[in-house]
Amino acid sequence: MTDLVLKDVSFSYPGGFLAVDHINMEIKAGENVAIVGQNGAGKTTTVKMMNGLLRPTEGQVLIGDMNTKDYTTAQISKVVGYVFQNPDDQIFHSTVESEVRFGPKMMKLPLEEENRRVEEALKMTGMDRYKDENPYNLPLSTRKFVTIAAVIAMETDILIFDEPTAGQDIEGNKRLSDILKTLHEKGKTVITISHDMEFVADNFKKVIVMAKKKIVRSGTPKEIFWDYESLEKAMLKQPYVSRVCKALGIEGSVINIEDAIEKIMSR
Ligand SMILES: Nc1ncnc2c1ncn2[C@@H]1O[C@H](COP(=O)(O)OP(=O)(O)OP(=O)(O)O)[C@@H](O)[C@H]1O
Repeated sequence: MTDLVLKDVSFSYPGGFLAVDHINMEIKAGENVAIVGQNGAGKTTTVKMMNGLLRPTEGQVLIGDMNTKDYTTAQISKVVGYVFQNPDDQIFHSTVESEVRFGPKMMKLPLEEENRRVEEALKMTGMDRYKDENPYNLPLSTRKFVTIAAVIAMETDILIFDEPTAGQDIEGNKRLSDILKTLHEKGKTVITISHDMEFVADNFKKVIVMAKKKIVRSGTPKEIFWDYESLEKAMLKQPYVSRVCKALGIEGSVINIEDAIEKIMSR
């Protein structure tokens, strides 16, 4: 099992723009973590350092006993899978199946194992019904699931999803929740960037809040979504149900419908 540690990490883009400023993070193997924060806070830059797409300009990124500075991106991608924010940055095959097969094929696995991974990933994401389609004939929200399937098929210990909820409808969000649950049951570490606070409240046990290149706070969703100071710093809103409860004078700890019902019934 692989823990992920960021030690005093900073990143400046070529040209000198500082995007991440001395952050520390520890994500234990098997944790399900959401990273939230305003646009430009440094979330994508941070997760790209976790799979070697970017290297810290200061500090260290440790994946288990690997320090990313000593490994190639190809080596790191066998341990940390990354689903791009924009699926079109990732897709380059002409069928859904060949896109999903590419990763396991590159790992030179026995054909039987390759087939098992492809079938399982297609099924888990609901992409089996589109396996012979050209991904570019599918809507963007579906293409996102193609890229998720491609990363799942790699069977990495750690998976990173960058804005998977963007552009998804209720059914897409439900499918994402089911995928997160299945991956969690398999013991995978999942790190997800999301702007959808309802989705975060419903699906994650730990939330890391970023604002202005730094980490403002990390904690459980119940801690984060009732910490007005952190929410304000990161320009985030509470989930809708928390705001309604606050307006009704029901303060503290409500982050979803189940909590609200419990609080209201006990009054
Ligand atoms: N290639 C690049 N060159 C220079 N600056 C960049 C580059 N990519 C991102 N930035 C800048 O770095 C900052 C952090 O960007 P990043 O994408 O990490 O933020 P984010 O929190 O993921 O935002 P969003 O929610 O909008 O995706 C932003 O100000 C962005 O403009």
